[in-house]
Amino acid sequence: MENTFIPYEKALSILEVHKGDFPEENRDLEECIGAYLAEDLIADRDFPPFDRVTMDGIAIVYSTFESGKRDFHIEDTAAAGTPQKKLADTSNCIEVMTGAIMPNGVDTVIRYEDLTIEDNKATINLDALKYKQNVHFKGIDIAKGTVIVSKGKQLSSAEINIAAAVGKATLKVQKMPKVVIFSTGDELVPVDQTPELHQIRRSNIYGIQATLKEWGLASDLQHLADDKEEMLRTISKSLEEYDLFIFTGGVSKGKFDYLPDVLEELKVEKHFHKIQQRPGKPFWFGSNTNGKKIFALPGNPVSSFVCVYMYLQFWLQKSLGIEPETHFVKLKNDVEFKPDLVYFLEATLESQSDGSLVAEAKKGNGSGDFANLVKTDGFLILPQNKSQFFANEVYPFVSYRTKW
Ligand SMILES: Nc1nc2c(c(=O)[nH]1)N[C@H]1C(S)=C(S)[C@@H](COP(=O)(O)OP(=O)(O)OC[C@H]3O[C@@H](n4cnc5c(N)ncnc54)[C@H](O)[C@@H]3O)O[C@H]1N2
Ligand code: MOO
Ligand SMILES: [Mg+2]
Repeated sequence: MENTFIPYEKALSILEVHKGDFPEENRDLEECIGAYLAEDLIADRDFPPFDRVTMDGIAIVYSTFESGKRDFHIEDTAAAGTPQKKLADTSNCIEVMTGAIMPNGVDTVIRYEDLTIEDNKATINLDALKYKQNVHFKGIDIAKGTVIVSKGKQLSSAEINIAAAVGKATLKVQKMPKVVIFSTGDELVPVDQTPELHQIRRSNIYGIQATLKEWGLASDLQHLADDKEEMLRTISKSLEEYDLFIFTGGVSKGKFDYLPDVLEELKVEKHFHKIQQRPGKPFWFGSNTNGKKIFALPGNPVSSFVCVYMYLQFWLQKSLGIEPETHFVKLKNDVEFKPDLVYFLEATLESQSDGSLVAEAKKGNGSGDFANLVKTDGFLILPQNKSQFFANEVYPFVSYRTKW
């Protein structure tokens, strides 16, 4: 068991030690959006695979046009999807369609808009042409054998297109853990209920579920009352079913904050409890011998939100073999923060006319003020060893809006 109340960096290194080990699986391409690639995507042919006509019109020999000829007898038509044609007489032309392979013997394409066609003869209504115009040349984009998308990439539609183009009807992807997100607390009611004055809706788990969905993780939502026996029973059963557990609430010092005791009773080993940070101090992390990972996040909405972006994201990236990137922005306003804690501070992001990104710190009313998350774009990471932070200094920034 690690020491409690640890610094931010220590928490990250413990999470890395306990990163997940996700198996690989083959999945139909249609189901792969958002998945993490477990193989390289390699060009099985050149991109494009042949000299491709890019305009509907005619193809000619440029030097014939250069020598003054404007009327071209149409010898043949090359449609997309037909094998390569060949020009027999260099003073003639071939009609060509976008997507067709350039006929043998021609080099330049003129669009229909610049032609008059009558009696199987095309007249070019232009004074000048560009040699080899309107052709997308074989291999100019990517050469056969090139790794186009590397292992580890989360698949967006751009990568799905490439996978299809290189003939992958199925892809090897990471099999993601089965996730359950638990809300805890007697004050919480379902979203579709009207709370009594002393109650609130269980909002945290929906935000977390949405974030995980963006990261390619599906999850189930469940709720636990502040009842130790019920918690023991329900979590014990869930430990059989799920791989990754996210709890919100019940991890601090309250009389009904049973979660740390319950988890330890269920033989989940605590790796840390409490981090030298604001917000999110009481974050609890552990795992059991079956490799189940448990993120028990503090219940305050901003605290659980911060912990998802600062820790769960890091853990997921490490588990997927992705090196987390740090993005730096310039601080717009001075900030003072005296406690000896790392400070995750909400800020809005603006781009300056010189292209730099500037973050304006916008402190809310504590870790219960989740309306402030709507007004901001991400968190500045203000280090523990300082209490004054000045405008124009540069600090790491974790966005929850853009994908870095
Ligand atoms: N004596 C002390 N009290 C507290 C300390 C401390 O060190 N000593 N730490 C404070 C800090 S920091 C935090 S953060 C909270 C964490 O509390 P818990 O993790 O035990 O969470 P709860 O007590 O269950 O709830 C806290 C707060 O969050 C609301 N909540 C909980 N779940 C949800 C949800 N799913 N959706 C929306 N809101 C939720 C809950 O109603 C409470 O208002 O403890 C401090 N106390
Ligand atoms: O960490 Mo608590 O998150 O400060 O409210
Ligand atoms: Mg509590």
